[in-house]
Amino acid sequence: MAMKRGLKPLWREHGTRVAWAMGFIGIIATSLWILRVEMAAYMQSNELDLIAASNFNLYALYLIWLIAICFQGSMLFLLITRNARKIEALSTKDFLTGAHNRLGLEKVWQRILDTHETFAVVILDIDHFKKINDTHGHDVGDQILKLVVARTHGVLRQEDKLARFGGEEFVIILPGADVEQAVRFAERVRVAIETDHFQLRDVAISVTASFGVAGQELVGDRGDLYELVRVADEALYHAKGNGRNRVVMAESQMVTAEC
Ligand SMILES: Nc1nc2c(ncn2[C@@H]2O[C@H](COP(=O)(O)OP(=O)(O)OP(=O)(O)O)[C@@H](O)[C@H]2O)c(=O)[nH]1
Repeated sequence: MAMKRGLKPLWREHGTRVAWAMGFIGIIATSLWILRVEMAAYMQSNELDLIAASNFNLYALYLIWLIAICFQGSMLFLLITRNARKIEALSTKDFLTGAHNRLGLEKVWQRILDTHETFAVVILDIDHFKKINDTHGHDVGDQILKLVVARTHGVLRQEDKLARFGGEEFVIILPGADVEQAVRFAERVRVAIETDHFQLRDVAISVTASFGVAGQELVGDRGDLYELVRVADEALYHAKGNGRNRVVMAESQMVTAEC
C-alpha cells in the first residue's frame, strides 16, 4: 500500500514527525554515549576532575549533541507552526465547500475593516435547494454546494471573501466596492450559476440562486457585520418573494429595525 501511494506523499505527510523522532532518538543515544565515555574516563582517573576526561572525542560528542539539540529545536518549531497553520485552516474553513466558515468570515472581516474604508455585502441563497436534495439525493446536493462555490470563486476578485453562512446560504464581502458595483457583481454570479449545466451522475441539473445586496452606508456602525448581513438578508427575502433567481439591492426604506 505504501509502495502504491509512493514515498513522496508519505514523506510529505509524516516526514517532519519521522525526522523529529529520529533526532530525539539521536539525542538520547548521544547523551548515553557521552555519559558512558565520561564514566569510563572518571573510573580510569579515579578522581573528580572531569577535565581529565575531556579529550578530543568527548568534545566532538558534545558538538554532535549540541547540533542535534539545535536540529531538534528547529524541527519542533517547524512541526508546531505547521500544525498551528493546519488547525487554523481547519477551524476557519467550511469542511464541505472550502469557503470560509463563520469564524473565518469574522477573521477576514476584521482584516477588511482595518484596510478598507468602503465595502458591500452580498448574500447568495440557492433556490429550491430542498427540492434538489429531495429529487437527486443529499450527496448530489453536496456536490451542487461545492460547484456553486467554485462558480462564485470564478467571478470573485482576489480580495473578495466568500463564506458559508449556513445550509445553502453564503455571504460575500466585497472590500472597496460600493453597492452598485456589488449589484453588478452579484448579477454576474447569478448568470454564471444560471447558465451552468450542473452535470452530476449523467443528469443536468438546473440551479439558480437569489441575492440580497447591502452597502455599508445602510448601517450605523460600519463594524457591525451581522447588522449588514441582516440588511442584505432583508433584500434577499424580497428577491425570494419576487420569484427568485434575481438580485435585490437593500434600500433604506426596506430596512427595518432589528427586533
Ligand atoms: N445536501 C446538503 N443539503 C443541505 C446542507 N445544509 C442544509 N441543507 C439543506 O438545504 C435545504 C434548505 O431548504 P430551505 O431552507 O427550505 O430552502 P430552499 O429549499 O432552498 O428554498 P428557498 O430558499 O426558499 O428557495 C434543507 O433541506 C437542508 O436540509 C448540506 O450541507 N448539504
